[in-house]
Amino acid sequence: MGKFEFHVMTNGRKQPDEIISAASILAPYVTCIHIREKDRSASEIFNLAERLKRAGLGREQIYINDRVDVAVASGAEGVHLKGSSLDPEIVHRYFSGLRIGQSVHSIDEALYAEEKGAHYLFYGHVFKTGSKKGSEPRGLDQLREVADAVTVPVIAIGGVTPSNTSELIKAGAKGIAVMSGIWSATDPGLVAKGYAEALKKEEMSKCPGTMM
Ligand SMILES: Cc1ncc(COP(=O)(O)OP(=O)(O)O)c(N)n1
Ligand SMILES: Cc1nc(C(=O)O)sc1CCOP(=O)(O)O
Ligand SMILES: [Mg+2]
Repeated sequence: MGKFEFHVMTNGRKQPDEIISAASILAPYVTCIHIREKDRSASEIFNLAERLKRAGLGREQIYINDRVDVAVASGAEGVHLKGSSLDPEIVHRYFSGLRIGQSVHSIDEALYAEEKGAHYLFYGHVFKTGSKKGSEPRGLDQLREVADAVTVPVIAIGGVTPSNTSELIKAGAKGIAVMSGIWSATDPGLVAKGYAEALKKEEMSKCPGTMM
């Protein structure tokens, strides 16, 4: 896997069969897939994680949104915490072994999450996106300020496309997180390849001597 992370989140609108068949195609290109299914039960999310493993994803490629219990039970690599989730400090203390991600929307939230043990942050939404209607995007300058303020990797989220990926990395993001860019595509595999290539290009421009 490359220097920059590529996270894909499910959007709560696909049937399990669709998620599984797309995920097996996405697997070679992505760092991980987040099961972000707010309306599904714990057992449904657990079953999805089991099916992702059977479809060929490594445990290190499976992240569970919010449900720390399901993340532990399924052997997922990570749990991604949103604003209303358990505090990262609690997750750190009682569920050691998980990689802990936290969504943040300001420098103060970022500093707090880092101090309390988050291993990486999502910062957004950086660009305008239909997935977060009704609130203004935070933009590249604020992304840069957050990335400069913490030592943990900051992953940019919100309106990320293959063509704006370069700007996000140049602003200090250590990766990207994508929802509609993948799930609205007629060919999610082809689009995922485009994101992965955009990240690889940034990696090569930072380390020009490195072999692909
Ligand atoms: C300022 C602000 N607060 C909360 C949210 C909700 O988002 P989040 O906690 O990231 O959870 P998701 O619904 O996005 O999974 C927000 N977007 N902005
Ligand atoms: C789920 C989510 N959280 C955000 C945040 O800023 O916390 S932005 C976002 C939506 C990302 O979707 P898309 O790739 O379709 O823009
Ligand atoms: Mg969010």
